[in-house]
Amino acid sequence: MDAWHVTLLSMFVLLAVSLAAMTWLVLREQRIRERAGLREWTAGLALQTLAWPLFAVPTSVLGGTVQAIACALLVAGYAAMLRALLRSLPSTPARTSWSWALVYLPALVLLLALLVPDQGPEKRIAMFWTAALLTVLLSVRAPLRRGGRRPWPERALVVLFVGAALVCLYRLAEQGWNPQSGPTFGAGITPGQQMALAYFLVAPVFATFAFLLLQLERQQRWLEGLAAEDALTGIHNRRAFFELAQRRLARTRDDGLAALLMIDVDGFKAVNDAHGHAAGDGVLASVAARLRAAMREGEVVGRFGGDEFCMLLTGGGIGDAAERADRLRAQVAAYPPVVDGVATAVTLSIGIAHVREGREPDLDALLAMADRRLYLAKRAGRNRVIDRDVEVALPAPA
Ligand SMILES: Nc1nc2c(ncn2[C@@H]2O[C@H](COP(=O)(O)OP(=O)(O)OP(=O)(O)O)[C@@H](O)[C@H]2O)c(=O)[nH]1
Repeated sequence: MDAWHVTLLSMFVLLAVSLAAMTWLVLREQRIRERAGLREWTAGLALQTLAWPLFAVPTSVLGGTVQAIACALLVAGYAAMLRALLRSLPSTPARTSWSWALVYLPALVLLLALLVPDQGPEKRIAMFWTAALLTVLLSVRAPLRRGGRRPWPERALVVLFVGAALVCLYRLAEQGWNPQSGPTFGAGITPGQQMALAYFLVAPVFATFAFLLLQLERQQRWLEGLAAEDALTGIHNRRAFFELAQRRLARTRDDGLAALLMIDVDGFKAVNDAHGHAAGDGVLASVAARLRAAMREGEVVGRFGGDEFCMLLTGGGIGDAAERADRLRAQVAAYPPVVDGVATAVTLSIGIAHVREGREPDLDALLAMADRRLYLAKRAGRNRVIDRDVEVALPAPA
């Protein structure tokens, strides 16, 4: 081992350790809760830290077994980092399928292939770069397969992966036309070796930045989701409903078709009184789930507070707003939420405000109108839908 080798191996070890420390510090400092891929990322850096010093063991020791293990660990380390990066992409579902483990296959095959005795160093080097290339190609297929416009982190990763694939390809080609028996420093280092060294020293730093940014972005989305969500029912809370409904209304200005539903649960207090607060919570969650199920693309539903909900219906199907509201009401009346195995007596009262064509949609005015009609529905005896200002006859006393 000459001084160059020692310097280089130490540099790679130092790089992996400092990147791991940086990841840990940032994630700890930011109290990141959504740690998609963190375990694999750490494992990747650990495998590299383990692999680089093993290259210092001479090939003559144990018939090159140590070198074979080092090569496989290194490729597996890169595979783990690539997988972690892909898992932290916003477009990746939380649960990833087993086919992702394919990324580790080249490292395993490489290990078995390198353990075959009596192979020349040129052949081993070619096998290493082939395994590295396959690892990158198997990883990049996931973001490439997805069509449509990709978000920026995904595009940056594709560039990073394609760069790695090109470096591997170039080294393989170079190895084919001018077989080398490992890096000889000074004047002897080939352009492909220079490129590979530079790329694999710089790319992990970029990859770490990308990984950390993706984690922070995930955390940000998680916090935004928390702030916008009603903790009990999982639908939008009052503030988020207002914000979203304002935006949707601004977009419906062209066709002017929208309707706001103000929905209140009838007889809810009785559930709380008879079965307790937890049972009441269950009823609210059940009503929210039904409202969500009735929603169409682009519509908004939220909990206004207590047992009151809001829905903004938009788009072409709006002509049937009253019909849809009545279907909801009828469904809850026919199949009310169940508590302790017994059907409750809750129903829905609904007030509707329509945005008429040509009129400027104003959310506050719509809310006031829907609320007034909800009050009319309550006064008229509950379990009904009212979508115009009408004189209501008070129900006959029971
Ligand atoms: N379990 C539970 N109860 C709640 C929650 N928020 C408000 N409440 C209760 O919901 C009840 C709402 O009262 P009302 O609107 O008078 O109930 P109601 O029996 O449906 O009466 P009407 O609306 O006039 O038909 C109150 O008793 C509140 O304490 C909640 O998050 N969970």
